[in-house]
Amino acid sequence: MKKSDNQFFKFEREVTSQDYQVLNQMLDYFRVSAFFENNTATQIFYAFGLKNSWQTLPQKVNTMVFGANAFDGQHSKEELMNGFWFEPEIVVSIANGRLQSNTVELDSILANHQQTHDIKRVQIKKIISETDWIQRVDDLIKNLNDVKSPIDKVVFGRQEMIELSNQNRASCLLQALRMQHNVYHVILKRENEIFVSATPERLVFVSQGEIQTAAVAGTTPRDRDPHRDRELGNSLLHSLKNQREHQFVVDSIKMKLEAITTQLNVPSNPILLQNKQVQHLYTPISGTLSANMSVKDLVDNLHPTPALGGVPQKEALQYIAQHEQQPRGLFAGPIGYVTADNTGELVVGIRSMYCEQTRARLFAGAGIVAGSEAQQEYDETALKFKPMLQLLGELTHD
Ligand SMILES: C=C(O[C@@H]1C=C(C(=O)O)C=C[C@H]1O)C(=O)O
Repeated sequence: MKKSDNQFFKFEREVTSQDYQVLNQMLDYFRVSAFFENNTATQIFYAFGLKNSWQTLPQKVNTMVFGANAFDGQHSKEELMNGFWFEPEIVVSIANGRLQSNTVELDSILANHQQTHDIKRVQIKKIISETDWIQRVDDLIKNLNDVKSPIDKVVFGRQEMIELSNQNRASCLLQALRMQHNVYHVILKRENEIFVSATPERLVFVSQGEIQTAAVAGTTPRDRDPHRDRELGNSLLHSLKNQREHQFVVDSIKMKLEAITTQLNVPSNPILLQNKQVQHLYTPISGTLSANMSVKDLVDNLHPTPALGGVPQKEALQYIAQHEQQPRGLFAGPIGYVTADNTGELVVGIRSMYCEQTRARLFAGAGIVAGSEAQQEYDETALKFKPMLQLLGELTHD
């Protein structure tokens, strides 16, 4: 977006390292705030203050909105986890070394927030896990192994409840979050509630009528030893079980997008997407939209892909609602931003955590198909908790 009177951004200058410090602290100061950084670290948004709010992504966006939809229609006890979108008072965009804002007053606002906090330490006091998860996954596998089963795939989730010594601050979480590379960094804060995600997975990026999405499904660990790491990656690429898990996602996205694009790019084989603890099968998908669809229409159309829900969708979602111990809230739901010119990026809120006062909840899920093994899926979810556990760990050290 260019700088001019009728454009959203009215202020622009070079960004300084001091700006980040102050902007991070402003995430704590404002009762409602958000942060979004893409996985290539080429675009950052900060959003502060509440002008308007919605529970789900609105159809018509007049300026710019930030927020997240809940994974499904289940009601959560925690308010934020039922979905929250807001139009901020102040938006700051950082890209290509330039800082832009919707307010010409930005420098005086930054000057008013100069006070520096020291990093506040938190300690993990207690972790409570779901003890019967393996048993429930075993039951699910038996169900899927039955040739008469109406379900082919379910992404089954679990949660860990954590008690912390102190309340987390968004600025501290962000500092630790940005140490994790090749993933999106997302924070959504309302009052005492904070949702954080270090997700590798894009649901949708839309700009000028072009759409980009991805299938991310099929997982194996990383290894410190480069030789072993390559072996793990290669066997993932050749694993029939993982290929099936992945293909469900590619087929579903392809079918949905074929109906609404004039041109669609779907590579025939997945490649590897490597994060710190895990590597995934990854198929980037892009196309040109035929109809003038809003970002909201596209999100509603694509979410949840079989990477987070399952196949067939309706039956898998029912299974999730009945057999997961607690509603997912924002876990695995779409989270991101949308602008008035129908540009937007939404990622799925996995590798994520919800914090409220001294309580935190961590989320992880794994795609279960016929032939899956419960212990292996448990180990996979344990790895998927690690980004957020490490983030909490960072906050306990100097
Ligand atoms: C559900 C999660 O991850 C999803 C499930 C994957 C799988 O089953 O292999 C891989 C990536 C994600 O699409 C999670 O990280 O919690």
